[in-house]
Amino acid sequence: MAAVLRRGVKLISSGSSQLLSGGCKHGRTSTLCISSSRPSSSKINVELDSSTGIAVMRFQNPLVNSLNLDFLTEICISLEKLELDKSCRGVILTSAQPKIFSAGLDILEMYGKNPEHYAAFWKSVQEIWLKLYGYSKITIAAINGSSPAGGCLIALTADYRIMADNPRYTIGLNETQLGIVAPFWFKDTMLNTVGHRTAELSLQFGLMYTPSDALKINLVDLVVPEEQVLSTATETMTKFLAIPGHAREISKSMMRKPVVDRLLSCRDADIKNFVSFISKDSIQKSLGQYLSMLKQKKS
Ligand SMILES: CCCCC/C=C\CCCC/C=C/C(=O)SCCNC(=O)CCNC(=O)[C@H](O)C(C)(C)COP(=O)(O)OP(=O)(O)OC[C@H]1O[C@@H](n2cnc3c(N)ncnc32)[C@H](O)[C@@H]1OP(=O)(O)O
Repeated sequence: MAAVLRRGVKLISSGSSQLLSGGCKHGRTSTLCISSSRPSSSKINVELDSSTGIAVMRFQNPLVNSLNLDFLTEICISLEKLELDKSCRGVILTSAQPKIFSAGLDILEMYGKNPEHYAAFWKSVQEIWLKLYGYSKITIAAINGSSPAGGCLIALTADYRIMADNPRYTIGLNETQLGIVAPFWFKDTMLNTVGHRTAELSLQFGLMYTPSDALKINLVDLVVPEEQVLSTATETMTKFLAIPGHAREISKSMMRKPVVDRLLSCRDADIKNFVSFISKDSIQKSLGQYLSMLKQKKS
C-alpha cells in the first residue's frame, strides 16, 4: 500500500504481507508476494522520495529489531518491491528503534524449537542475505545504534556504512560469544570488507567494535555525529547516484557474485548443516545460558 506523505514522498508499508511460496525472488527461485492492508502491524517503514529516487527503510520491530521470521520476510518483500520500482534508485537502511540498529537474529527462533522451524528460519536468513548482498540498487546502512551478529551482517551487505559516533554503540560478528558459529557466507561477507587477518581475529574472538574502532578496520566507512547519520547517508547516496548506473551495478556484481553463487550452490546443505548444529544439546545449552545472561543484565 502507498500513501502520499508530502510532495514526492510515498510511504510504503508492506503491512502483514504474506509469502505464497519459498522466499523472495533471486537467482533461480521466484516467489509471488502479496500484501494485505494492515499497516499497523508493519515492522518496517519505507519512505520513497520520488524526486531523488532515494528510499529510506526504517526497521521498527520492538524492542531491539531482532530478526525473526516475520520481520525478515517483511524486509525481504519490501526490498523486492523497491528493486522492481523504477522510481527507486537506492535504499538507505536504518532503525526507528532508539540505540539499536538490529540485535541480530532473534535467538528465540533458534532456541527450543523443532527442526522444521529451524529450517524455515534459516531459509529466511539466507533469503535476506541473498537479496541484500546481490541487490542491484545502491544500499547504504545508516547505523544509528548497536549492531551485533546478524545486525552487523545486514550492515555489511550495504554498499556503504555510516555509523553514529556514540561509543555506547558497538558492531561486529559476536557469534562465538554465544557459543555459535558464523556460517561461511557471514564470514565471506566480513572478509570481503575487512580483509583476512582482521576477519580471522574478529570471528574467533567474536569482537564487537566501537564506531571509531570499526572505522579503523574498515568495518564502517564513515563515523558522524548521531544527528547527521541520515543526512550524510542521503548525501553519500547522491554521490553514488552520479555514477552511470549500469557500470556501477556490473562492478558491484563482479565483486560479490562469487560469494553469492557459493551459497546458491549449496543452500539445502547449508540449511541441513544449520539445523543439525543448532539442534545439538550443547548448542541449545549455550543459547539458553546466553538468554539468561541477557535477562539477568537487567536485574
Ligand atoms: C559449523 C557451521 C555452523 C553453521 C551455522 C550454525 C550456527 C548459526 C549461527 C547463527 C548466526 C547467528 C547470528 C545472530 O545474530 S545471533 C544473535 C546475536 N545477538 C546478540 O548477541 C545481541 C544480544 N543482545 C544485546 O546485546 C542487547 O540486548 C542489545 C541488542 C545491545 C540491546 O541492549 P538493551 O537496550 O540493554 O536491551 P536488552 O538487553 O534489555 O534487550 C531487550 C530485550 O530484547 C531481548 N533481546 C536482545 N537481543 C535479542 C536477540 N538477538 N534475540 C532475541 N531477544 C533479544 C532481551 O533478552 C530483552 O528481552 P526481555 O525484555 O524479555 O528481557
